[in-house]
Amino acid sequence: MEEIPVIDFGKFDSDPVAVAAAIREACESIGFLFLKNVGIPQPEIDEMFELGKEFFDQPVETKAQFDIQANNVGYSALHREVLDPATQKTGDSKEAFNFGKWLNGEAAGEMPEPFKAKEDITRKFSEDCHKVCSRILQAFAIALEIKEEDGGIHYFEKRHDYDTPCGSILRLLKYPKGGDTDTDEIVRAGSHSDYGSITLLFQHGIPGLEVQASRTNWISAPVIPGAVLVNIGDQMEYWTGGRFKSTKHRVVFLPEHAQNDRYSIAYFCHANDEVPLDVIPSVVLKDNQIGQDQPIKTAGQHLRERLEETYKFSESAM
Ligand SMILES: O=C(O)CCC(=O)C(=O)O
Ligand SMILES: [Fe+2]
Repeated sequence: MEEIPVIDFGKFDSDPVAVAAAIREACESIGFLFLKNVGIPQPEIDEMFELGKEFFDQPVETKAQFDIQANNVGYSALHREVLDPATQKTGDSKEAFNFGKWLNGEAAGEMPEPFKAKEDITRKFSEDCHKVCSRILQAFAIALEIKEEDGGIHYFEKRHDYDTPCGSILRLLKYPKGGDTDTDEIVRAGSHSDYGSITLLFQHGIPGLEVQASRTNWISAPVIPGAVLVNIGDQMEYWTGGRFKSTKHRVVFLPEHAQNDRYSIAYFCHANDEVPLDVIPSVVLKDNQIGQDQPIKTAGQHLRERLEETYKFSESAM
């Protein structure tokens, strides 16, 4: 059975080629990997989970004042999102709050408490996630042997500039306990691939995520304390002509969810809006992985299409 590999990212500085090779192997097979030692201190992660719990503990009417907007920022209530509309009868059994980037020091939308009072902590966490992604993107450029004249190690990083508009989102998630009593669905977040280039996922004790290894079998993703789960999103799959896999995943009901809330934090890293999703100048790609038939979209266009499918913004009275 396939497993999600665990890679020590703390060795990237001293041995970038070996670490990049291990990452490439994971991206070409399962599309998911655990990274240890990414450089975000555990107390910072724990504090973010604490703030999330405090936010979700508030009455639904308080949270609903910050309802998710067409820019993908704000609160998404229980069952609001439908990640797999083709098969799900009810929406996802989860609630979430999305933060955009802080551009010129300004948050992307109105901030509810307790995040407003702790804006510096929330912002630092989002920026630290972006920095980790930049380093992973450097590893990708090494893994794909992008030549110096094409941008070299900074090829992807340059297309994910923090100060340029893009769809990157920091998302806090809560899967409330006992949430299966009102539904006979086994899935609590529908099967989907992520829309961006890479996703970081921080879990917090309670498992539930499943990954479609080899595009057929569902395998459980463990919770590994101190390791961040990283997965490839659609943009990276486009750029590599399918060589790096944007693998479907979902969250299922487990017996322990009856008694325990499940929390997770995702950072969806997206390329800047105007970046085309064309095939990259990598000597590693074989001819058959270059030149897709579909018209080339930009990162921003792709995101808008995918969000429309899951939220149907244009059909609701927003
Ligand atoms: O909560 C999780 O474990 C996964 C969430 C996820 O896949 C997503 O929000 O895209
Ligand atoms: Fe996801």
